Amino acid sequence: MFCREKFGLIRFIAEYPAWKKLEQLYGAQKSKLVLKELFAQEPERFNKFHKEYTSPHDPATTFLLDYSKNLINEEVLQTLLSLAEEARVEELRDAMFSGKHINTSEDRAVLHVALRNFSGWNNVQGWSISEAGASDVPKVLEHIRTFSDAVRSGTWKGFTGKSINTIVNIGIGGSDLGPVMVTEALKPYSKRDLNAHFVSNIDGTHLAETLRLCDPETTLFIIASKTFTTQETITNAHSARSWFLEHAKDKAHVAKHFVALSTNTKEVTAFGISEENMFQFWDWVGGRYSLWSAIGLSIALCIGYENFEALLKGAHGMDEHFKTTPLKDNLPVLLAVIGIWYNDFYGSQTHCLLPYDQYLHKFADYFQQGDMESNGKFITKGGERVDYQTGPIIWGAAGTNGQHSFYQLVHQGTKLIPADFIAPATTHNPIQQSKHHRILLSNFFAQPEALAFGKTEEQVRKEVGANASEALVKSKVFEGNRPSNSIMFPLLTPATLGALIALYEHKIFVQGAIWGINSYDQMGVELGKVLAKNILAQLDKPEDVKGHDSSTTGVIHYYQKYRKE
Ligand SMILES: O=P(O)(O)OC[C@H]1O[C@@H](O)[C@H](O)[C@@H](O)[C@@H]1O
Repeated sequence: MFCREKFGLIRFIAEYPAWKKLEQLYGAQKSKLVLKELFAQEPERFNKFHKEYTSPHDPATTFLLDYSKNLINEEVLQTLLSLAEEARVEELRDAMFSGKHINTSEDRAVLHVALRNFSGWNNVQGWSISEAGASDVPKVLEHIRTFSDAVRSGTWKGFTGKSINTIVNIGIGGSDLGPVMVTEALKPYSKRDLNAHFVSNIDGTHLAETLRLCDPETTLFIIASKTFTTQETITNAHSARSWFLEHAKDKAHVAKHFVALSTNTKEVTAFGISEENMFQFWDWVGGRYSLWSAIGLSIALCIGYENFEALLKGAHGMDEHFKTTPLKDNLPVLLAVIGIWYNDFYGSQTHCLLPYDQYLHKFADYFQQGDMESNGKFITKGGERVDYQTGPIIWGAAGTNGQHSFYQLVHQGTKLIPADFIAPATTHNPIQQSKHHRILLSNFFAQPEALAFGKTEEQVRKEVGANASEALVKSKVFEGNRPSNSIMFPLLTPATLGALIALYEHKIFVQGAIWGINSYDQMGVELGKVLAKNILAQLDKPEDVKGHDSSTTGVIHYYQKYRKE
């Protein structure tokens, strides 16, 4: 079993010399870390604090990371990087890549990187992946290829001999959010005559409204669940099967219309899906890191296997970058340590993801699970209660929509909200000779500038004139000095998306490693599930409602007044 102590890591973060130094730097330099002044002192600051990434495998997979609009100077950044060094991020990273059981509470390896390891499935650059199933990855990819080809080409027929024109992925959490985000992001590559729906919520409305759009003769249900025991997914799957059988009548037809993506062969076959219609993955793939596995079947169905593979290869390029690049040039590491600067020293509670690309409108939702389920933890791997902040609240929306709702608070609120602005230089939809895209990008460029440099009282006075009230003048001041990263790439392709997702996955890894927490379990989702199970059994009669506080009892009793079958 891997454990932090084995690597000689200290138990308390404040014992790291770099942590102590960062506390001093924050105290001594905070007032000097003013973006307007930093850029004035050093007009070429961009040159110092930006990087261009190019995939080691494909020169077309490239992006710019500009991190110059952060409240850092060289000394701060150097000290943040020393923190990563002292926390032995590189050793921990190598432990992950080599299949050590870094998910200590569940005694599991964390090998989503092995799912996209096209350089050699079992061994590359010292990653020696021996975990059970790793050598089966190509087999499952081949299964995904042949199945998605058959469905897309129309050779896979439904029970009346018609081809499939609708897929419904039934899954939740990691078995839903990744496929939803990626199929939305890569819509330009999708087969437009194949409708894709995603049902996640146990609320019957989700399934009912989806089934209204489906024809049982031409619909394929993909039951996506790592454990195949998740209440929402299994309930939705059973209801979908009942709906299907109302039309198809014969249980033998289920084989043509239901497939499963799971690690749990026993439960899948118990549900009535045969092993040949099951796409396998393994317990070393975390749910929120599983879109690269069989969970990505709906992605391959929508965009075609070749594009799915390009997505994986894009991520693999970023894995190699993360694995081999020195900390100071390592993009996930840079994003991670800068995030720690705000989270742990400035006291920022949140981090905002702002893609200026409608296709990425689910990006923040996806990384809400990716980041918050990974790093939202108050206990270290060693079992101590942290006395520092861990994972930030992740939120965001696609630009420019956010500008017309919550940006007011980001610009003039009382909270410091670090943000990542993300945009493609060119669009898949260059309508009006890319007029829309130029307007979109003008906002993508303007917002970080406005956040960083603001507008002074003096500037406001000049604009509003001498007769304006003091209150009006003050309300129009933008203090500025609000930090952001900008990420820009030529076009949103499958490979670029793969690289971007892997960039954030590894950022999350680095932050978790520095905070000393286990980023790969999710104990915090369990208590509510257990209580709900208990309450479900008490819902029928008021006299059954026992063992709760008066508030919970009161609300359940209110429900029972209106309850209907
Ligand atoms: O894929 P499964 O086993 O149905 O799990 C779905 C989700 O279930 C949730 O309870 C977990 O918090 C998520 O991490 C997981 O992705």
